[in-house]
Amino acid sequence: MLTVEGLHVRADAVELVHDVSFTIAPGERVGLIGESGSGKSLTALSLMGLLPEGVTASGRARLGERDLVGVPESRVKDLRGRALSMVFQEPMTALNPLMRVGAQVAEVMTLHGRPRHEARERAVELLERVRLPEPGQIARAYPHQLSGGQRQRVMLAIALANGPELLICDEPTTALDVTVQKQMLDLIAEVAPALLFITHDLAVIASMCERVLVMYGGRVVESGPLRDVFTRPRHRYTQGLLAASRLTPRGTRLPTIAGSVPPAGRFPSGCVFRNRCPHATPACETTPALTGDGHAHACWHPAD
Ligand SMILES: Nc1ncnc2c1ncn2[C@@H]1O[C@H](COP(=O)(O)OP(=O)(O)OP(=O)(O)O)[C@@H](O)[C@H]1O
Repeated sequence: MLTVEGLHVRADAVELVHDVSFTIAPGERVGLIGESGSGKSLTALSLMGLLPEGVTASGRARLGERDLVGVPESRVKDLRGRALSMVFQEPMTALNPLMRVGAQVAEVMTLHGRPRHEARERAVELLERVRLPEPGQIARAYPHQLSGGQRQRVMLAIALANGPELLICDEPTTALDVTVQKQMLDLIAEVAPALLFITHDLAVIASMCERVLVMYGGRVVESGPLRDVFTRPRHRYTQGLLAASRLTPRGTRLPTIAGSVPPAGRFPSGCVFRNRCPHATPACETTPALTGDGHAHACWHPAD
């Protein structure tokens, strides 16, 4: 559905993204991972036609039959927020602080031609779909009256408003606390028609995506099904990333158990890696992820 071929992004003479190619099939969830500055956001922004001033993209990117790169702004604008939409890391900067959230959800629909009264009704339905309590009341609130997690749900409602074919999420849960993160990730996984998910966090990729692209220095250095990349990383950068991921986001080093599954009960319930470890056994209900060396286990516990 999305085909990216030989995408380059430049700022003046400096090439920031080099020759990036990948595809996303309908319904597929693809993770884009890499260290800070590796070019993940610029790759996503070039698909959205939202590159900062002075930064340009070349190459080919198509959503179905529609070109996304090297086409007039009016054409990309028509696709943006409709066929293709994006959720950013910090909802407070993306939302208008002076406008009620229901009106902001409705606006993205009226911009694409839906009558105002219909858009207002649909906005409340969307707020309900992203599981905001009392959606009618939330629709009348201003962004500062909501929590960070609620604001991010509003952003998701905006992204879903026109029934996109592809949702791009750039670190959508980084600013949220760990429990809220898990709920948000579950929601995104449930509602995304197809997903390009950008994060630094391998554990999040493992819980969300079927395929992963690893970026380093502006290039995709490795890609493949999640299990292959996680169990047999080929690039040294990916190997390092996987080794580093033994630290949980909370900074606790979890037990490393060479060549075996962890004893039952060692890992708390609610583990996001459930059923993903190739060593899974019935005794290992909350299965940890397999890290780079093929033996050690690491785990991320959103609830503990
Ligand atoms: N407007 C700009 N002008 C010049 N260089 C830029 C601009 N925006 C980003 N860059 C550079 O492009 C490179 C890739 O940036 P990008 O934001 O895509 O990285 P990233 O992988 O998304 O990082 P992070 O995870 O920190 O968001 C970086 O070296 C960055 O400094």
